[in-house]
Amino acid sequence: MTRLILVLGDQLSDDLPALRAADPAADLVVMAEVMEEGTYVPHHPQKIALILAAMRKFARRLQERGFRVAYSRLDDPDTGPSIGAELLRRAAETGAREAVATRPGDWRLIEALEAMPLPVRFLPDDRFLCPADEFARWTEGRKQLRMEWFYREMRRRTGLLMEGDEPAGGKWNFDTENRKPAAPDLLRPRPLRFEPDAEVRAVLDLVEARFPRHFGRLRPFHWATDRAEALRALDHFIRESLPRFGDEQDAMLADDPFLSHALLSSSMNLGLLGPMEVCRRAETEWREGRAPLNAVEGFIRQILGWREYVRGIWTLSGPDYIRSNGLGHSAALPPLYWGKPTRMACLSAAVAQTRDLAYAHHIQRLMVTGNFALLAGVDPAEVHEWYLSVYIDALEWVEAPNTIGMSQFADHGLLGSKPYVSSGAYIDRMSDYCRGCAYAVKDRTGPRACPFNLLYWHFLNRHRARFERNPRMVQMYRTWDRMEETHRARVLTEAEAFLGRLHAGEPV
Ligand SMILES: Cc1cc2nc3c(=O)[nH]c(=O)nc-3n(C[C@H](O)[C@H](O)[C@H](O)COP(=O)(O)OP(=O)(O)OC[C@H]3O[C@@H](n4cnc5c(N)ncnc54)[C@H](O)[C@@H]3O)c2cc1C
Ligand SMILES: Cc1nc2c(=O)[nH]c(=O)nc-2n(C[C@H](O)[C@H](O)[C@H](O)CO)c1C
Ligand code: SF4
Ligand SMILES: [Mg+2]
Repeated sequence: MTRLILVLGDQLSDDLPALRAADPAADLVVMAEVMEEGTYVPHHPQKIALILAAMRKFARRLQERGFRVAYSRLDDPDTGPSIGAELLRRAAETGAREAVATRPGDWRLIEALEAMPLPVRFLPDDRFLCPADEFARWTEGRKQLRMEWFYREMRRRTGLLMEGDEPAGGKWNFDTENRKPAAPDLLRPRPLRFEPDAEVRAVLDLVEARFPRHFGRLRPFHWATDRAEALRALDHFIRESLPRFGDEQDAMLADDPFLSHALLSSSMNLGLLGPMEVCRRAETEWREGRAPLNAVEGFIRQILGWREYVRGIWTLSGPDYIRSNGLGHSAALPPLYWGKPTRMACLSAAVAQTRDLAYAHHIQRLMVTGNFALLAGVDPAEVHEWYLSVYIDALEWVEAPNTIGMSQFADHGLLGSKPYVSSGAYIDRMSDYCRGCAYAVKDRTGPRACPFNLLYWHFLNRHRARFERNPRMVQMYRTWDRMEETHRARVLTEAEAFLGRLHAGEPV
């Protein structure tokens, strides 16, 4: 009896559990380009194009491997509106009475498939380095979950960057070396980018026609769309940029959106690259003396630590996680996030490159757009929807914990121990944005005061009851309390006035 083997747009791995479970002679692989997946949030056009192009190439690869593939194109009038509708159509065509799927990375889709009249059997997604049940076991009996402890466990378990029982170089974490600003450098290696072939160009035309109103520029499009390209991009990053990755990890430059970042998240999240092969490649560079330990440890920690940790948090927290609102924030997301002009140079640059490239690196996401939304009291559900829409690598399992947990501190401190908030001084130290800004980063009040300076204290003041006893925040409250009463009152009044203008939709 034929079974349907579902392969989703972010499940493009040769060793996918559902494919391992398939009998190529009897079963039918189902892949479907559907409007619902393209529109559950207004995905960036480059992201839709990447996923559709990568799906088409992967389907061909499966056929070459001997699988029978029923592939539904978005522009085929017979294609149904959703993954569920497509499974039912293929079941009716073949008489299949069961579907097998690798567990999706989005609770919305898990719930939709569970509610189908056709039984869908889920297999655990073992493309992650920490299985869901092991993560659950790791959390048992812990009062607090912290990435650092999880990461050390993962280092021990995998042996990555270990020398016997000890961490390589005698320290688990070299983050303090990875907080330097960067200067423009014309000789800095660029990430490897790909020219669209005919197949990708056809997808670009399709996306242009079907998603005309989604925020973001579709062209130029340069992402890796198959495993061969992803491997070339990995190789290039490892040789050219990894040595500088640590030093430049937290830096931001107005004219250099990529610095020494890998641009590998979309390839990993679609399944074109496995996390362990990426980590092993990086480790080898250190062992063979071609990249320093602060770079290699910092890079491996993002994947072995953060990526696995957020996966665990997402799995454990269930479908309601995206509705968490621990700080009770309720403001609408300001229109500047969708490209309305702002005089704030840092936000303007981060949003512009997001629109043009579907990419911003971690510190831009965390300390510019995320920081501002948190300080401005934006409803975390709206912030979540924005991040899920605009980035090339955004899928719920990884985006939601980063946004709801790490960035907006909306999950009641489950993922992290303190909110990532800062005044303009941090952005000024780590970037060159402020020198081109209409606001003055040194002004703490007055007509040109940097809005981050005002809102930072407003945030701390309005959430005093929640944070003043947090050991990592005591010092900030001391600083605030030592300021002149009249200065404090002025900061709060000016912050209120700024928030009033911002939330009224006036230009800021
Ligand atoms: C608010 C917010 C939302 C985010 N949303 C996403 C998202 O939707 N998808 C996504 O993949 N990452 C997300 N991140 C994490 C991080 O910003 C991106 O993984 C990174 O910028 C991708 O670019 P890169 O490949 O050049 O990464 P690099 O800086 O070169 O890092 C190397 C790799 O480490 C992994 N990594 C780094 N940081 C994280 C992290 N915090 N969580 C998980 N993996 C990490 C990625 O796989 C990345 O490719 C988010 C971060 C924040 C603060
Ligand atoms: C834009 C998009 N389009 C499709 C699609 O047409 N078909 C498909 O199978 N998957 C798509 N995806 C990826 C899914 O949304 C993703 O598999 C789920 O959100 C689970 O992570 C996305 C993101
Ligand atoms: S002065 Fe403030 S708003 Fe302007 S770029 Fe610097 S941090 Fe951003
Ligand atoms: Mg760091």
